[in-house]
Amino acid sequence: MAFFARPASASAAVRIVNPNTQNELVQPTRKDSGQRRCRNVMIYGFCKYEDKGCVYYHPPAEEVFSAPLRSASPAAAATTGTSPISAHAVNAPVFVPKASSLSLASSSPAPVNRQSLASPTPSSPAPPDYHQSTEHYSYSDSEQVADLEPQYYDDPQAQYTGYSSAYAQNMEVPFYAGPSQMYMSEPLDHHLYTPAIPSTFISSSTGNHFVNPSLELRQILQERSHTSRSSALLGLNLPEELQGYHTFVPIDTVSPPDRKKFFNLNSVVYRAVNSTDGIPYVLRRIENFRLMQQAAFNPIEAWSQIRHPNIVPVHEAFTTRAFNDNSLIVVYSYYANSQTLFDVHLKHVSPSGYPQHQNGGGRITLGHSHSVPSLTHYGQHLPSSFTTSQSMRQLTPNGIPERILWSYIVQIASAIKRVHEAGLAVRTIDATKIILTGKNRVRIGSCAVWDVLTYDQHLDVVSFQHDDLQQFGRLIFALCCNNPQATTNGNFQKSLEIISKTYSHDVKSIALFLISKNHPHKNIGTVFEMINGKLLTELDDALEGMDLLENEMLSELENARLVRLLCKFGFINERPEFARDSRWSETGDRYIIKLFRDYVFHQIDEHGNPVTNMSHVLTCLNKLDAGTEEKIMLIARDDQSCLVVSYKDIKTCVEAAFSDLSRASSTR
Ligand SMILES: Nc1ncnc2c1ncn2[C@@H]1O[C@H](COP(=O)(O)OP(=O)(O)OP(=O)(O)O)[C@@H](O)[C@H]1O
Repeated sequence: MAFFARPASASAAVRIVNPNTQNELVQPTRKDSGQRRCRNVMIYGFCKYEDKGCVYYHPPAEEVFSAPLRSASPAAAATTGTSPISAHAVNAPVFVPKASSLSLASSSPAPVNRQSLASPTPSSPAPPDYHQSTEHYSYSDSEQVADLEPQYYDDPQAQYTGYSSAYAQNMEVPFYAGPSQMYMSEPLDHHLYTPAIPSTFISSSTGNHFVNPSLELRQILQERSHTSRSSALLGLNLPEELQGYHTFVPIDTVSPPDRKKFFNLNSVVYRAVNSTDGIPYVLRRIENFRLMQQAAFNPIEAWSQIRHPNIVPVHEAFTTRAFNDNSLIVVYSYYANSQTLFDVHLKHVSPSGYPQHQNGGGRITLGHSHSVPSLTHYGQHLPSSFTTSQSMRQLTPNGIPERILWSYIVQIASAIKRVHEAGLAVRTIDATKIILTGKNRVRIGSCAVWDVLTYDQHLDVVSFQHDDLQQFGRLIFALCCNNPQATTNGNFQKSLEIISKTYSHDVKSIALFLISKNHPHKNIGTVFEMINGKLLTELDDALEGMDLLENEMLSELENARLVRLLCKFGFINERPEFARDSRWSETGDRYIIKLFRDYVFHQIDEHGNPVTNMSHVLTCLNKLDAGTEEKIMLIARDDQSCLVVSYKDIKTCVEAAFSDLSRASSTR
């Protein structure tokens, strides 16, 4: 038989004490035990070990009875508990408080009510049996209240640091349980509530290279979720259902003469939900393209095997006439609110104020059908000149910061390596086809389309792989010079100058190596030899980002189970059909649920005002969900009776009531 005692230090470790060990009953663990009032005296008015070695202070009887029974704060409450609780309390009948030595001593005339007295309990109680009785719970040898660690006498908030700062803050608010009662908060067991990782364990508590600070991160995720559920404008004449996909929404809204192009073919990108798994996907439609042979889909099979953190996964492809033409559709994973590198780094703002593609033959993108995060969301603190006119920006050193550039280089190189090793070529290393899906996280998209489109041309993969590296080099030039045409139109020399002046020698070397033609050792392996000095930085930042994300997850871990529990409460509490059910009356076994609801949600302060202490609610619900042995005293609304029950018992009642309801609803 064991029970949990308050941790001896600020750590979350819980010491398990065997209450049957006589020695431990009297072993002090703190130097000042002699000055500390014996807990038994406070609870029972006397200590049976007073003359048998108990080292705590045993005040004279008059002092005991004149001690205040409650204070205005939880801290005081911890030292002025008033009600007797026995280990067998749960089996005991309803307790009707009588004038006891403690209540006599109370300075307040108000009766005992709604007290939270969470006493450690040594036993696993038998099922509750609640009958009216006036029996007083006496202290027996087996109860071992004196087993409480000396630390138990302390302010419950003072030592335990296992709460997240938000909750800790909340718990400092003075909490009143009732006119003559105090709310005493038990420390949470670590398996009930997981504290946030202290910031000292994380090198950056304000976000890192890959992860936004907590607040921003939550907002970004909310926005993504919102975008994923947004619907299309009416009148777009989109198919209702196509090959198992429904709810089509165009991702970019473009004016008709400025149709989006997949290089030289008209292309539209939709989001649609798959009926099988309910997940949104991206469907890239190549308009007016007639596929002549089924074998053209062979590359899709090869691409669908490729899983890499920097490649947008390819799922399937099909042809359709649902858009009143012959269209090719390739399906990809969907990353809500992602933006192309072109949009983030190279798109220029025209004097009219509309964003304008530079290399798209004057096409104008009017906007997104979904909300697009501001650029700072992904950590791109762009130079102010980003909003200046195109002519002013020609070949000016407004490229991206070198740290971000290296991050892109490493990620894209890693993706290329994976594809080349699979015997394929990417063929879409282009700022308009690489999407930014998170803070400094890039993914190469639109893979496989070229392979399907040119299936019958039997082209040489090695030369395409060589092209990939050259495209990669051009992309680096474009990003450094903030100009998509940095390597064409006679801009090359000027661009090189800009890179030499603005970036490190390593950037210049890799850019020149990639863009070079006919280099004898030009392959992705050599690229990695050149950039291996940068890999560790990426790895460190990625791992740090993982720590941050895990930390974020921890703070949300309990949500689901609490919501489930609250739903159950909602189902079973105050049902009109239970009004005449004897099980819910004061003598019924379900009465406990009513009282518990009052205990959790309907506490009042000493002035009778409602107490809305969230941490009290969360603590209670977590303990209920875990079904701990810890006991609490539930007091009837008329203050005339109370029950001492464990969370385990309450959980049993809640489960039983809910399963009754579920059974009834399923047999209908
Ligand atoms: N897998 C994806 N998940 C979410 N959004 C995507 C995905 N792939 C592309 N997008 C978005 O779809 C939009 C259109 O993509 P597209 O590749 O057509 O870019 P583009 O800039 O219009 O290029 P182009 O000018 O060649 O048509 C872009 O805003 C892009 O962010």
